[in-house]
Amino acid sequence: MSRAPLNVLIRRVHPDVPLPAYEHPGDAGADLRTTEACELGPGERAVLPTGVSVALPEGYAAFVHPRSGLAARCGVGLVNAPGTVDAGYRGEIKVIVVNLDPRESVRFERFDRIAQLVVQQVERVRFQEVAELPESARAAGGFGSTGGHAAVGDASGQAALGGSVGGYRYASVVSDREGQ
Ligand SMILES: O=c1ccn([C@H]2C[C@H](O)[C@@H](COP(=O)(O)OP(=O)(O)OP(=O)(O)O)O2)c(=O)[nH]1
Ligand SMILES: [Mg+2]
Repeated sequence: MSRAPLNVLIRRVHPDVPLPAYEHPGDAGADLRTTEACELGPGERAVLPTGVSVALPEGYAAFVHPRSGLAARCGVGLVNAPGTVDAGYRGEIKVIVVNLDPRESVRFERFDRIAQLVVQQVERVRFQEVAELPESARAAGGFGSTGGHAAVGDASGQAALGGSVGGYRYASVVSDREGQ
């Protein structure tokens, strides 16, 4: 037997915007629409209004996720993915879209579905400070410590360990280890 859906109060900020909706039974995200048309050149971003605000119950949050089809077809992502909508937020939900395609512009028309909203229960924790944390199998092994990542090509086209993403250079974990 399926649980009754959680009731979430929603207010239309734009009178004509269709409310967020799940497209299929079992979908985790309800699609959000932009109330403003917008064109983004390569690398450009914009903060788009969705025309709705919500009052989530205490203990819940909503997360603004990208739509995979837009990402795969047009290179559209969300700068802050996933955006976090706090239970206490009553303002209009906004979507920070970015066109990651290096060549093509992308255009959104009014009421296009640009993102999806996933509502989840969230824990509020009490941070209890300690001098030592309990041991674990992973311990302090961080980014890439389990290996298996592809080599990154350098500017000359040769495979190099380490690389750079968006100007942020990172060193290879493998060579870090070898140097120890
Ligand atoms: O994609 C998003 C992310 C956030 N918000 C709204 C709801 C959220 O409750 C509020 C604040 O978001 P966040 O805490 O991520 O931003 P901040 O930069 O930390 O702002 P603040 O200092 O107001 O917390 O902005 C959106 O409308 N869309
Ligand atoms: Mg914040």
